Amino acid sequence: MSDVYDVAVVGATGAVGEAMISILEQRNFPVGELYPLASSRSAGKSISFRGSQVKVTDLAEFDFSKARIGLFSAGGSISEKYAPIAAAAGCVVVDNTSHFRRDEDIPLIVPEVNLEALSGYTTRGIIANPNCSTIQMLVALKPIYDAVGIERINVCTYQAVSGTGKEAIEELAGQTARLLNGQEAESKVYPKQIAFNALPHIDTFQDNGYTREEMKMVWETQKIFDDPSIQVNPTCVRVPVFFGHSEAVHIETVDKITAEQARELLSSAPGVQVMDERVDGGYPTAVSESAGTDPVFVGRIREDISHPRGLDMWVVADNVRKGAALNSVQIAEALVATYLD
Ligand SMILES: NC(=O)C1=CN([C@@H]2O[C@H](COP(=O)(O)OP(=O)(O)OC[C@H]3O[C@@H](n4cnc5c(N)ncnc54)[C@H](OP(=O)(O)O)[C@@H]3O)[C@@H](O)[C@H]2O)C=CC1
Ligand SMILES: N[C@@H](CC(=O)OP(=O)(O)O)C(=O)O
Repeated sequence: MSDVYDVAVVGATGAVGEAMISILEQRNFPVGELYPLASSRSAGKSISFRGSQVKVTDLAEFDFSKARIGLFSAGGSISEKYAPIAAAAGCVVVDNTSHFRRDEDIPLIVPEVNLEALSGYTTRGIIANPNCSTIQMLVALKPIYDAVGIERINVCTYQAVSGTGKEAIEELAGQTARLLNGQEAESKVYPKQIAFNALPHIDTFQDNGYTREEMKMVWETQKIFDDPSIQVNPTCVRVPVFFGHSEAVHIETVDKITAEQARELLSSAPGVQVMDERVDGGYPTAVSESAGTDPVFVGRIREDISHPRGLDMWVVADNVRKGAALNSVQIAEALVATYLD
């Protein structure tokens, strides 16, 4: 293991890229040189890192042999083109987009869940970071899956606009301000007004009537748990929250587990914080607990009164941190701890 690693952040000016850079700094990741990369629109701008100003470089002009690790979050088509170029130059890629996630020879990693699969990265030099909604759900379900097995997951998500990126954050803020001032709200990012509303639509519609965001929760859960038999039935909903995805998760286990046993397992699970008091406010929410923090919060743990092996819970996490940037940096930490010279 070397002392420091030169790190390229692709999409450094975006919601996820900015969080990656601040998390690298907060966690004291051993960064040698930091290379913030974005489009030609942002080239020359400065970003702040460890008290210094670092210039943003145009991705199209960057020589990836200068970096040992590349954290990518600039969209699927950018990763499709540049991740293989980076990997061929010796820069190990941690890719936040969905582009490579289903490829069999690309590991899809949630460090608290399936770190053992990371060793497979050497085939292509690329590691995929899962979908945000999937990550937080699986961090919460892993201890239960290991203890009693899970046959089926029914999940409804309540996803923050930051999952769509900076333009969507501005759209929610702008629409809210306009509506509160008695003006009309214009929708550009979303197909319908997002302020004071809930849209049962994230990503593109598929032939089976589910959206791609919903199908990612199915495909990625099966891959990460290495269990093609696990059934997942998601409905993904965009809500007018800036940061923090919430999920109502209903599972059917193989063997019965009580709410008390589940609470105890979750209390010592890595990355999980249980907040489950049956009193007013004794549960986690996106704004009050998760936004800007690292844990996956779990509350409302109870046995399903409609199923003998059913368990319900409420799972909340910061989608930009644990759902994207933090998970990527944790993967990079595991890489340098075990695999990189
Ligand atoms: N794991 C997950 O669930 C998540 C994954 N993501 C992935 O990360 C991507 C970025 O998300 P987010 O940060 O929210 O989006 P933003 O819209 O906030 O930021 C997009 C970033 O990509 C850069 N970019 C866009 N086009 C190019 C280009 N042609 N060349 C180089 N850089 C480019 C932008 O640079 P510029 O400022 O120059 O335009 C900006 O830095 C998403 O598209 C998605 O694929 C995002 C959220 C969660
Ligand atoms: N779809 C997520 C963010 C995202 O970009 O996900 P993915 O990387 O799976 O496309 C959201 O909108 O909240």
